[in-house]
Amino acid sequence: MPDQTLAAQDPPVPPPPDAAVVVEDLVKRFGDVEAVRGISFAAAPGEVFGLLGHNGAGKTTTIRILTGRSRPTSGTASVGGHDLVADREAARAELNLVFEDQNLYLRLTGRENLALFAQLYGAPPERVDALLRRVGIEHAAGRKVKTYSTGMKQRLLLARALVNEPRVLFLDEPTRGLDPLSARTLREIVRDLAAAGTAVVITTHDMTEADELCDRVAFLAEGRVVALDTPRELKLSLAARRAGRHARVTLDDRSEHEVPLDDPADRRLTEWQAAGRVLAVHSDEPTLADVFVALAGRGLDDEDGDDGDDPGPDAPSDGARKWWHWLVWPYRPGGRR
Ligand SMILES: Nc1ncnc2c1ncn2[C@@H]1O[C@H](COP(=O)(O)OP(=O)(O)OP(=O)(O)O)[C@@H](O)[C@H]1O
Repeated sequence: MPDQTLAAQDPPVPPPPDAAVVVEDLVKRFGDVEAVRGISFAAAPGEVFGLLGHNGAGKTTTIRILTGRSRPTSGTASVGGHDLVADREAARAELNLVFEDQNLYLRLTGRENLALFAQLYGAPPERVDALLRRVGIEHAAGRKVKTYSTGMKQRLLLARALVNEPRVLFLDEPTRGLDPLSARTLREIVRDLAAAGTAVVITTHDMTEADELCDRVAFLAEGRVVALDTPRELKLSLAARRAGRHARVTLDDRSEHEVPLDDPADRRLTEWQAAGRVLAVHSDEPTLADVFVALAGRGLDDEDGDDGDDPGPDAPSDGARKWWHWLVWPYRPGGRR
């Protein structure tokens, strides 16, 4: 169990009135399995919000509830101000999603696929070509989807999810299986959508992607939010708790030196700077993957957790214990980077 003396924290900040997504004390049980154990967070319009965690952490269950595909056991969730249980159809009109299990009509063209969905949503037909342009596949609009690459299909799915101009877009592993260039293009489209005011909630296993794309991330472990903040703040919080921080300094003679950052008596960096000798300084700032390991006790690549016990959120590793609870924070206003 968590050390409750460390769990003392300020009360959660209430979500802002204009929040695009609000989740409060959400619980989902499947028989004996408690997939989601009382999570809370809010996402603002124009924010890219990441849900991160190991397989089985509860991400998909949360997103299924938030997209009206599953009912919570208890707690509340709303999208665009509409409760997903009491006001499900109104909530669903405000959202759309790109999920792994979604299919396209392979024998139809890209344009025909979109036109079908536009019709379903009652969207004006001219939106179809606008969306094809927006995701950059207008050149292939007249081709059958079965001739599309994985990246093109993913862009078409994204276009399809935009036919109802959703206020909130849910993306499950949006760049899985894409080459680096396609992944980058997709991330750019997502950022543009957010810049135009759409709230985007993504799940990903890719910590570099989460760092690059998300304004804030929530780490889920065993159905609980164990940390929630901007990637930058999460990394800096871990850095501040690490002993033996140092910078690697490269000088004009190509020599490299490790300079401790916690030792005021070490004046070398200042002296090298004064002498104009510094070519480069690299810090050892932790990555988001480091944060994940510190929180979960193991990395994402180590799915079977065979590097030792997986302590999970109830029993953070000793290294993580000092700061683990410190980061648990359901909502942080003005958290944008
Ligand atoms: N329909 C279901 N019936 C029983 N248990 C379920 C069901 N759906 C999910 N679970 C369980 O709930 C827990 C959370 O699953 P969930 O799919 O939400 O995790 P996840 O974080 O999305 O994992 P992944 O990264 O593998 O998609 C798991 O233990 C899973 O086995």
